[in-house]
Amino acid sequence: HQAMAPILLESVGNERTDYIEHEVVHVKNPHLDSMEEDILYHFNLGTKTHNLQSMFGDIKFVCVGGSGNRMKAFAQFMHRELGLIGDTTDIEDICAGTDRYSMYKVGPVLSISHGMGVPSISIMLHELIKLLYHAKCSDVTLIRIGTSGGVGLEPGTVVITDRAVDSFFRPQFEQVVLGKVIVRSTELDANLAQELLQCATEIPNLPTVIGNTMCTHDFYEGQGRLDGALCSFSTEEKLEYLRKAHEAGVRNIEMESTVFAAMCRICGLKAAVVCVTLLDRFEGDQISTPHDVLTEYQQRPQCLMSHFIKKRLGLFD
Ligand SMILES: O=P(O)(O)O[C@@H]1C[C@H](O)[C@@H](CO)O1
Ligand SMILES: O=c1cc[nH]c(=O)[nH]1
Repeated sequence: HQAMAPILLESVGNERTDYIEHEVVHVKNPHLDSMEEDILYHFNLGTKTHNLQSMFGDIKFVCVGGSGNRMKAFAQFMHRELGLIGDTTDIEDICAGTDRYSMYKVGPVLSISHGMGVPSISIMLHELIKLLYHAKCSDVTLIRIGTSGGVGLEPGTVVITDRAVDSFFRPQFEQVVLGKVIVRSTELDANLAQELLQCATEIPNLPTVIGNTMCTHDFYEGQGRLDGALCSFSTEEKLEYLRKAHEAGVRNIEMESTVFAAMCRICGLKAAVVCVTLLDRFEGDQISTPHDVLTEYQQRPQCLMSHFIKKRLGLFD
């Protein structure tokens, strides 16, 4: 499927054994240290204009999701759940100076939007990881809370990603760098996934499974949909692909998990992907569920996150 043979570059930061003990955030870029200033352009933040350590040094949980409004609602929800003082309407968008991403901080929780698809989340992650590095953060857990299409699951089921796989069901992310394909592992933290699954069992009415998540570069043809402006395959071919995906352990499809998993892994961030399914792709392609039901579905990963964070902070003791 590709013109160039992929190469696995262990020498440019795919090894992670050197920082496991300390769990500090790493950047894998020797050029950064010689820069006098680092401007996080899409966040409208910088190392000279902002004291990143005092602004973000206490961050322990970073939750990311596609939409700015959802991540604002999540920040307000967490503010209430953590019993923080002040009004939720006062929570400000730290990235208000740019309209690329939205960012909200509530205690040790950072909530950020990443837009749709691999290029958008990848830009956000470069700047987020540098932000956490400049802020000298340690023991940070990063979780994507998103939406997805289910593969053989009841709509509304939450999927905690076991392996993030590409459109060929391979647990890897390919990035073209200087005209060469670099392949990076998308392994996620298995203990964190189990911890999240345990949390889900402690919340009523939160159907949750662990399964593989397929990350595609398109919502329509790329996910085998028959309802895009273009469609180059039959209904039977679509179902055959979904059956193969299901056999490979895929339980949901979204558009960010592979690059998210790959970048977090290399930079020493414990990471998980928790996405609710909006529909069962064996049953259809259009998302026709009423708005209020979709809103409730989107709150499910947020409820799981709140339970997980409160448990980690010892707030249930
Ligand atoms: O986190 P969200 O719900 O934005 O992620 C999924 C994957 C795509 O970005 C988008 C497609 O509707 O939803
Ligand atoms: O089917 C779906 C639903 C949400 N997000 C996706 O990427 N696909």
